[in-house]
Amino acid sequence: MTAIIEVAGLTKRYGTKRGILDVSFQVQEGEVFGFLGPNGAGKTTTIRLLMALLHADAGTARIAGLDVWQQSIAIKRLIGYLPGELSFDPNLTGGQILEYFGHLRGGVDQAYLKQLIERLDCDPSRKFRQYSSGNKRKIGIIQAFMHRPQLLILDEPTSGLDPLNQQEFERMVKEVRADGRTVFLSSHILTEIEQTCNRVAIIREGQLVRVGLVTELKDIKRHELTITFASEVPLDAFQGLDGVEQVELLADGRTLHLSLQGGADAVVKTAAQYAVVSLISHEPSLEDIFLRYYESDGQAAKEASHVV
Ligand SMILES: Nc1ncnc2c1ncn2[C@@H]1O[C@H](COP(=O)(O)OP(=O)(O)OP(=O)(O)O)[C@@H](O)[C@H]1O
Repeated sequence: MTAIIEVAGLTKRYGTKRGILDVSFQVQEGEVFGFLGPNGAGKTTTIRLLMALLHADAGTARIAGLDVWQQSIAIKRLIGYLPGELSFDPNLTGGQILEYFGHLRGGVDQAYLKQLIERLDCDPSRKFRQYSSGNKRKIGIIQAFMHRPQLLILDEPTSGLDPLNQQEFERMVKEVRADGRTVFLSSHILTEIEQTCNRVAIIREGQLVRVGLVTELKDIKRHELTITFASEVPLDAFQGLDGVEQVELLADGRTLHLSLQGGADAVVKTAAQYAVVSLISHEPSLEDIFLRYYESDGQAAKEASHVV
């Protein structure tokens, strides 16, 4: 395998404020690589450095063997880029924006473009300023995919998309991977990275804390279950079950709130012994997940051994 992105010791400060510090990782050709981190962790800063929209204070970044700053024009020919914040001309229609980018790049397969517009259920006849934030995002996604670039760099691509469009986006990413092309995408949602990516780098407070396979994320994965029963249930039936980190009985005496690490099998089987009215599962924010994961020592050191 060949590395298509090589980042070494990349550092960027905003005056005295930290942006990113000594970030190093490699993305191999053909991977779907996730860049996961809570708000303000440094994802956009890293991506803007890759795109030569910012200049690094220290370190190097190369794409397809080319220096991102020195050879940024040659690199842009290889890339489809979705910025975190879109700034297209608000008076152009979605269709005109896509036509503009099509001319800029040349060689866009019009049938593929039409297919992308249909798949994301996008109306290209409306002015950009009239689109909802989700529809603006779709135009951004289509312009990044439409010329079938060798490398897609996508900053929080699914933020604002509804679940059906998120699924369609995941299918589009899978097709890119099946084509042997590469995707680098940022997100602050763990499950999204799990569903889309094969490898992940986790960034926290400007520093990488882990790079590894998505299948190795089990130890940090958390989710929460709220189970309402038809009548009161004994709290101690759920305490100490496999995977249960915390369990709380709400004031009504028949609703349990559980924090789980790993699988929900033991909880679901125990709950099934009582009459269940409803069961709601949700993923805590990455901030909450990290808070719990690091609460024992408060240090990123715990992760250092995972960085490869
Ligand atoms: N132009 C800027 N001037 C000063 N500080 C900045 C600037 N841009 C980013 N920062 C700071 O750099 C740090 C990293 O921000 P960055 O936008 O890269 O994070 P992020 O992981 O992309 O977050 P989000 O998910 O919220 O977009 C933050 O502390 C942020 O406040």
